[in-house]
Amino acid sequence: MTIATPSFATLLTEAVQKTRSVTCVGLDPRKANLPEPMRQAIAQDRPEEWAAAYTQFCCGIIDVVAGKVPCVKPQAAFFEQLGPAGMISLGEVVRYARSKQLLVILDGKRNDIGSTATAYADAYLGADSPWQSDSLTVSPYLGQDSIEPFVDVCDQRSAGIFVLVKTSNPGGGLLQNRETDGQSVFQRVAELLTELNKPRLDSHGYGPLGAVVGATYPEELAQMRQAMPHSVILIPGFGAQGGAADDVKVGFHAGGLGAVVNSSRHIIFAYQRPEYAEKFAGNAWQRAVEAATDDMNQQLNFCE
Ligand SMILES: O=c1ccn([C@@H]2O[C@H](COP(=O)(O)O)[C@@H](O)[C@H]2O)c(=O)[nH]1
Repeated sequence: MTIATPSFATLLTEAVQKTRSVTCVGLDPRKANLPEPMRQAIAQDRPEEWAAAYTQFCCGIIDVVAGKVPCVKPQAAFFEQLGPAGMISLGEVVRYARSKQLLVILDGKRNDIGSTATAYADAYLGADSPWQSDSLTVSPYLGQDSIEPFVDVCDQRSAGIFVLVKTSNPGGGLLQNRETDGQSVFQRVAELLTELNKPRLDSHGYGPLGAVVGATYPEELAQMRQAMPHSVILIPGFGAQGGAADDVKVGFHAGGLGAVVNSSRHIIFAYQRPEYAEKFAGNAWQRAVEAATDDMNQQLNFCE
């Protein structure tokens, strides 16, 4: 098996080491939360204008966090809400982030039967991808043959995936915690990721199959760290969903490797948080982004 080098896992580890940060900034633009100067005078039924505002807002965040964090995670849903204009904005944001040396984790939670999964893999991660994302979130619900097409593309290009293992939402357990043959569904998914990663490890011991495990389930996060020694874990749920530094530290290997922690609303809309609102009122929203990013970096000070 030939594997493209450096792999996505290697690039992410090196970016963590370079920035000394494990923070992933989530790019989840929402009309209602955009700073007033950007929202002003855009009518609800003007998707092109909203899309331009999303591009301006997200690129403004990227300008602030580039060099401070290893990666950003655009959430496709918010761009899709605007229709075709939103997808153009998403493409611009991905391109801009990469031009600023930020790795991009596109949060689309894609998957389908194998032949369609191949199309998704090519679309988002392939060499000729119009999106040129570095990695993509993927659902495991359709099974191993639906994950393999993504792994094939990861082998060919320095791309990675983050497979949903134990999500941060309160209702995720309904299916993910269901037990069969003495193990939960999420434990079985973790086992599969470890099997698929084993022949593809980089010099740090990580493979292209990362995992999503929520900060809101610290016990399961600790368990999953053990079960998936070769997966970089993407940990959402920090900040706005209640996850804290003590909850996520169990997701890391020594030296602050093996995981990144996502925060979206608490960073990008920091200017609206009570503790920042007064200091960063008016046009100072980017300074609030900077303060919130610095604060998160300080709280997650795991890098040796
Ligand atoms: O289990 C999951 C998987 C993905 N997400 C996504 O992460 C961000 C979280 O946003 P916050 O504002 O920091 O709560 C968002 O894009 C989710 O779709 C998740 O929260 N949990």
